[in-house]
Amino acid sequence: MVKIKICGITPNDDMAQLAELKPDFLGFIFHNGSPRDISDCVHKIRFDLLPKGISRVAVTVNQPIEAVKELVAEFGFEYVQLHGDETVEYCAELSSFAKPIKAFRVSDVLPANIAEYRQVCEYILFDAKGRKAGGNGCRFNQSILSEYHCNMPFLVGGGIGPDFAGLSYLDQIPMFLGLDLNSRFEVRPGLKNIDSLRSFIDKIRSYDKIS
Ligand SMILES: O=C(O)c1ccccc1NCC(=O)[C@H](O)[C@H](O)COP(=O)(O)O
Repeated sequence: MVKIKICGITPNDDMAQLAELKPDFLGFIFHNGSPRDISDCVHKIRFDLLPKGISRVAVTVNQPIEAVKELVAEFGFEYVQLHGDETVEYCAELSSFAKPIKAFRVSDVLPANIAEYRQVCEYILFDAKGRKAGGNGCRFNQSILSEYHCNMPFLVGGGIGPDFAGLSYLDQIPMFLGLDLNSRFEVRPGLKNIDSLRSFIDKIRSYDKIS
């Protein structure tokens, strides 16, 4: 089954409505400068409305490991998604208290060092290289993923929107895990479009049923 991660949830979003969509992961951004940054308002997030089956992902960029540890302990994040230059050693340390997802920002080639992260990360995320650390809303050349031969499941993000039609291609790649949805499903930065998410997720679930 194709997993769904909805990323960039803020207090503007209705957590009960998001929970009804039954995504596998919800991502929360802790990065100064992002329109989805919740660093200063994380206490307003209604984590209590999230059923257990939806995993919480903290998204960070080059944060000191102790700060990440505090976030995980206080808000119950199961995963931490890393969007900076975090090393294998950093991920190894992180893996003692949360499941690391290392993001690789790509355009036309796969990074040479992905395999080094295999022992210490749960998953990786392929995201589009852009001006910002994430949430750029643009695609990368997904044909490079057919060259991916690492034994570690991966998510695909970067400009995935309601018009996305590449699922049957991705689904043939052995370690493909699921899709990451963000800025192309927003009414405005920091507010998700629930109707648009619902119809896209329905489409993915019906693909799951017939494939
Ligand atoms: O979304 C952000 O603003 C963001 C800022 C800093 C680091 C990571 C960020 N997002 C992480 C994600 O997982 C996004 O979903 C991913 O970059 C894809 O975003 P989009 O291209 O908008 O679909």
